[in-house]
Amino acid sequence: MIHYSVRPNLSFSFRANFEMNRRVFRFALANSTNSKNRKAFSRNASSYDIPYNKGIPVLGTSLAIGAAGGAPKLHEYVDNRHKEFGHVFRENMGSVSAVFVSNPSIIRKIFLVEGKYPRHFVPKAWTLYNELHNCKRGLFFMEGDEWYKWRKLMNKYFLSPSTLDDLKNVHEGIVEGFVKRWKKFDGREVSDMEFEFYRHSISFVLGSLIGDSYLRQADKYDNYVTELATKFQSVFETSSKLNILPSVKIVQFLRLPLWGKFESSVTSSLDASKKVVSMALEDLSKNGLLSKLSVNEGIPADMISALVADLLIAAGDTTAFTSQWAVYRLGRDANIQNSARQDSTLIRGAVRETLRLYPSAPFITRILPNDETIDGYKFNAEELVLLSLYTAGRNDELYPRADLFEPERWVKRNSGGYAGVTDVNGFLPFAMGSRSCIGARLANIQLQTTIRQVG
Ligand code: HEM
Repeated sequence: MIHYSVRPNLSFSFRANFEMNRRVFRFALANSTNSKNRKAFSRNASSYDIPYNKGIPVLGTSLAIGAAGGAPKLHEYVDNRHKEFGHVFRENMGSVSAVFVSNPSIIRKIFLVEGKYPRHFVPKAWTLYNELHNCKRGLFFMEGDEWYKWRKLMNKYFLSPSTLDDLKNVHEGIVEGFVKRWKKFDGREVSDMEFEFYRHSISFVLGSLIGDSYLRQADKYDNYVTELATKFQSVFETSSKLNILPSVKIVQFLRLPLWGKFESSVTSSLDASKKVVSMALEDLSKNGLLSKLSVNEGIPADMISALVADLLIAAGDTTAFTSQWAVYRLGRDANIQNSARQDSTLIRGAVRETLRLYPSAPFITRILPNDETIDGYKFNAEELVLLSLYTAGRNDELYPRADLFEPERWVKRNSGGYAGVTDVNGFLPFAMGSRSCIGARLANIQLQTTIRQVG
């Protein structure tokens, strides 16, 4: 048994990293909000004006957001606005206006009207980088037919339980390696837990891509995994600072150091991942996902490189932060930890509780193709909609005693539903529909296998 000696490298302000879509904002969850005073959901809907938090001319509410702690605290700021205005409100944040939604039924309905080619918000710094470097990127950055084509092809493997089952030994082996490394810390503080989990997440995806032969060559890839983790971290640090500025374009135009740092960190991340992909293509095993893409589907190497780079980037921080939170929460409560050790359904429950309370994507964005009226609220075509998963996850009406970490609430009742969840509709940590997370199954396998073995 390993004793969790958890002291996050950011003291108690543990971070979960996210963007307006996935990773623009870093946020501290130290003083998580309670869920009292939330507005009730039930309404006699016919047609409603969405409450509008207009703010002041030109700047909108950007000063208020800044005063509340800025982007790193946006989830808390928005949570408070939901308490004030209800579960749907529109806000003019200065450079962008958006509708925020925390009602689980409306959240689901938004996904149902997102169209064949769902569109999401891509942070400006990334689009600018891609334009300036004429850079081919992976799924997250694609749109329309191009996105649809590659996504459909990758779904076949990434979302197939039997394909992922074939990787069971690889997954177990990677987690064993991680635990062995972790054991060196037994009884001592883990000096940079975030980085350890980051490495683990990258290694997990790389192993899934390569298959069996990854385990035999883990040492060969070890330094590359460390290199990728370091570089990806630097990308997120610089991009999160850039993406909260009113104009990334001006920062780039003036060649300010922050842009230079971001640009060089993205370039070196993409170069490093290209290098790893070309090595991986030489080491393919039949059960690896890369062999399916390259051999079965005949995808050319440059496209594989673009797709894989973004898989690695997408996997790194999301799963790392979730693991960190899960281990921290389990480490805080010996009773929960002991129960989970004896009952694998509680491990799944612990993962769900972590994703509910600390969603690494606290907002999911959609840009709807058409005007829509949903539960009486009018949403405009082309307007940015932000689905507030953080707020939905902490609502007492959906999760009694929402602020408590209770893995057993996810135990299935014989009569249907879950023991401690009133409405599961708002639980969408990986989004929903055709543009939901392609790594969701892999992430769940990694999180559950890791927690089981670490505990
Ligand atoms: C706890 C872990 C994770 C969480 C919470 C998470 C969450 C999400 C969410 C919410 C989206 C949808 C974004 C949108 O609709 O705009 C997404 C997309 C995506 N995720 Fe994940 N993710 C996780 C792990 C992973 C992993 C392990 C991978 C890679 C193996 C991955 C790869 C991707 C990619 C490539 C997309 C873009 C898909 C597309 O646009 O079609 N994610 N993720």
